[in-house]
Amino acid sequence: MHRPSLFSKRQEPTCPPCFNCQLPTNSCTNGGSCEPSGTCSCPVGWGDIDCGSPLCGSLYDENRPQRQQNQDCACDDGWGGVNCNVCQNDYACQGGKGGNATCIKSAIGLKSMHAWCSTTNIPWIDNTRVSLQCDWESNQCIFQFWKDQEEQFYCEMSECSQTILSSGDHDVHGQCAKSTCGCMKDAFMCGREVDMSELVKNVKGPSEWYCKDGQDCWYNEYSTLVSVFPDNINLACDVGECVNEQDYLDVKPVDRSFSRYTESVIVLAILLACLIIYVVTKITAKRQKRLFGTQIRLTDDDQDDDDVNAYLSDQQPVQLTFENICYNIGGERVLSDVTGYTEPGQLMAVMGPSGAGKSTLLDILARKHKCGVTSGQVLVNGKLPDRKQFKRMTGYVDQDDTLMGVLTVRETLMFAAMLRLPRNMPLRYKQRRVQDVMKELGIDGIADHVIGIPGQQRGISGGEKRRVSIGKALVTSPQLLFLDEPTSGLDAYNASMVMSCLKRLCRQGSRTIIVTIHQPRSNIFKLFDSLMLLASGKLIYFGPANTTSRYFSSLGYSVPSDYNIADYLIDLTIKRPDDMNDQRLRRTSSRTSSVVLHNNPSDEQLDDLHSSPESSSSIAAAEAAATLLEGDNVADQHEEYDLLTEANHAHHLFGSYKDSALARRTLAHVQKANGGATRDASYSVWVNSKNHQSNSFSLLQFWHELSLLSSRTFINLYRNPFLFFAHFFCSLVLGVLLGSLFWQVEIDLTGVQNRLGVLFFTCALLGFASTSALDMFSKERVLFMRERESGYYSPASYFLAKVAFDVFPLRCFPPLVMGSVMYFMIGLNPTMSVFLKFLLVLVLFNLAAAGLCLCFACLCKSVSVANLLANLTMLFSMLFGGFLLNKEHIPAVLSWLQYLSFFNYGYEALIVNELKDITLRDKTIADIQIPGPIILARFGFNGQAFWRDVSRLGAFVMVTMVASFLFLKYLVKEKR
Ligand SMILES: Nc1ncnc2c1ncn2[C@@H]1O[C@H](COP(=O)(O)OP(=O)(O)OP(=O)(O)O)[C@@H](O)[C@H]1O
Repeated sequence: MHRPSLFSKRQEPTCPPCFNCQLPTNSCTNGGSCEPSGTCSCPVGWGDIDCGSPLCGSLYDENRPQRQQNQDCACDDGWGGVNCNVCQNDYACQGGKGGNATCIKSAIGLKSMHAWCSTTNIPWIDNTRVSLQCDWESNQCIFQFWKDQEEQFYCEMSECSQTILSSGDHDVHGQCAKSTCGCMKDAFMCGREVDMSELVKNVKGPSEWYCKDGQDCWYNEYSTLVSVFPDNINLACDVGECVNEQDYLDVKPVDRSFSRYTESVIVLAILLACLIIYVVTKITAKRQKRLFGTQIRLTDDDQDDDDVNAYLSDQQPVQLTFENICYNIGGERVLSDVTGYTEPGQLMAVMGPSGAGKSTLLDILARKHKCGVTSGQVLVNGKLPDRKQFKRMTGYVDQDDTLMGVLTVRETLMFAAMLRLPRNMPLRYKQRRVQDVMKELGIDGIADHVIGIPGQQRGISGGEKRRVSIGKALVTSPQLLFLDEPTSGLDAYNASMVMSCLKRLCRQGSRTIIVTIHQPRSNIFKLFDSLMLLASGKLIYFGPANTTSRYFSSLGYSVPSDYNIADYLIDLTIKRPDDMNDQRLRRTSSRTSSVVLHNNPSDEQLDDLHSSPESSSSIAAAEAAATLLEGDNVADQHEEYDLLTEANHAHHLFGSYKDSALARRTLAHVQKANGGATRDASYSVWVNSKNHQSNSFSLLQFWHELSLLSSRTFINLYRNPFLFFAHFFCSLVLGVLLGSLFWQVEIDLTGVQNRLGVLFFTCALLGFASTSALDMFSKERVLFMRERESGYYSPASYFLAKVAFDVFPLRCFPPLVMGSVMYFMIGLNPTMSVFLKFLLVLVLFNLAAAGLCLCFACLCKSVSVANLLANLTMLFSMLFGGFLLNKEHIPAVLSWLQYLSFFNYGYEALIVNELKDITLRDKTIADIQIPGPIILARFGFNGQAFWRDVSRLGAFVMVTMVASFLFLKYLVKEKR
């Protein structure tokens, strides 16, 4: 097979005596080079002694005839152009390049490209044409300018390069840094009619051309010719190049970049996406402001109140009774036989030292899920409502506030109202209810203040936060409210503000409120209607708060006049006061103790004691109790008091209360109130309201919750832009950093190493950056558990909202930014489809990593454990990615592990996408050419696996999301 070279030496047996190219008067034209013998070595397709005449026939002819003077060449079949160098079909090529050769008619030159073009915008000279040929192994091109059949001038161009533009690979942009031109002797434009020889001599370059589909082209030269052809020389071309498989393997892939058009489309798409995000955010924010942030004008219109109350079905006063409550955990008894009750309109305080069991009791009364074993009976108005009914009629405020820091006070309460009030209740009524609650709690003045994030954003004070938490529980107007340590962490002023507020709520709405409190100030103590004093899980007092002092005095523990009674009581539960050694007190103690032990009060006296503050005055009750306790029934002296020590002091207090008439009376009252109590689940005082949804799944309710939670998550996202911008800027910076480090990689051995490296590093970066999802969820974990427990929403609606407005934006946007920036800078395969597939894999990969982290976040209570597990899983996944460990090296028995690795799918997809269509060429040691599929196979990747990997990555995302949801639903539950 004869393979002509562009610069093959033409056999010229003898040098005509009249021509010697070594002489200054003679020279080789059309790119011919002068041999030491004085003959010219002509480019392929050129002949004559000075290479000034085209050769005819065909490119692969052994002996090509020279063209006849001023006549066109008669080309062989399948060939065209001024010197028959331009192939017309595959068949023409096969004679010279083998059976599977093809004729490429686009202007993309693999090795040597030939063109024959007519000018289309030089009207002042008739019938002008241009012939062009390029040798891409030496990066040189030559063109000739023709008028009719006569060559006018030629230019030799060097340091040429070409770039394939856009998809389809049919548009080429070429440029050559240098040019030298020569005029043909006595040609029409070189002196015979027009003299352009001086101008032609001055041509130096650079020059540039562009060809679309190998047909519509233009050319210009910028040092000289541009002054004659300011609008470029437009050309209609016929281009051709014969190539076979070996040529494809041999070539050094051309530098390729996106066309300006494609780049503009990408930039426009990015700008459009930003604009859409901005507009959607603005519109949503406006809508949310209208929905959640609107201040409505409160009227004194009773009708309005009635309308609101019609939707608030839980309006009946509540009496709560509890009997023999015991609680054991880990073999230890935390509560023993606690019995008590509270009436509508009463504020009951549960007091005791730390660890006494106050919170445990409150949790049991509020029917929270407990880890230990509970026994006893808690009834509401003598009946036992089911859990959901109970949740609807009660409110629970935790010791610590779990509020969303980015929301305002009004928004927080509006969200609670929207989620907890009946769906069919008109928005205006909900807004009115929120306004009422804020007014009740005295926080209407700070309605539009942001709650604040500790350490990040200053917000409202601790006392105000506590009142907002109470407000959240109050929006449904529950008649029974539980508060765990509502004053803890508050200063004296804020503490009494909160407690006065609770007292007002009791009085105004006949609500029943139970609070646990550690050591209240005396002004707060005075607000309590009834008091329960616990020590080591046992009752040492339950009765009216204002008779406490008399009760303990009767036991011999008089509260010193300069002492806060609450402090004294707490001290008393811990140790015997020093003044108990005083004989006088001991005597009193003995005397009163015997009263407690032996006195049998009349029922009338007890009725007075236990009546509600609403029905009789507390003072009357106090007096009745005092009479009862100080009755002059003098009993025998008890020697046991002489034995009173620290150890049996507590026992003495329990025993005293247990045996007291007060305890008997309480029990009698509870049993009377529970008369006929049943565990009938058909409890119906509050629940058969038309406004409350049934227990069954409702699509409308789900949608309602989903839209509200999405709104809240969305607000959280755009009001907390730090997180979003941190992701955005990190991606941008990392993209630029990677782009700079791997700037314009080659396609040699080093280039392939760099491509493998940068894609692996990108995967690792995205994988480990996704661990921020762990922290994001753990922050909301408590809020979710509490709101779920309080019946705000279902786990499904929370999860979907979280995924749609938290996981997706934060996991899709950053890889798109980073990927786009680094792709251009690194010079990865610039085919549009390859670029888009690259972005698709990055996004899916990042979602897979986030899904995995979400699984661990839902599975583990501790962020550190979740972090450890996520990082270890990530590292092992990485090992099976194919970069650190060749897949073929993995022992068969362990090879299944790679199917669990999302790195395996993500990295393989990226590598296949990048290398499949590229041929590596390295000349460092020898001229090595390795096609992309072979490189992939050597590294253990499957060149056909792109879409398979993408679908597996998608499946991995789905599986991790579903698993996360199941963990959330079944494991992330409040258990105390
Ligand atoms: N889930 C549990 N696991 C182990 N111990 C528990 C659990 N719940 C309660 N306890 C134990 O029960 C006792 C009472 O706890 P509780 O929190 O009710 O006390 P408290 O009176 O509210 O204390 P504080 O005022 O300090 O909050 C404590 O000794 C506590 O360790």
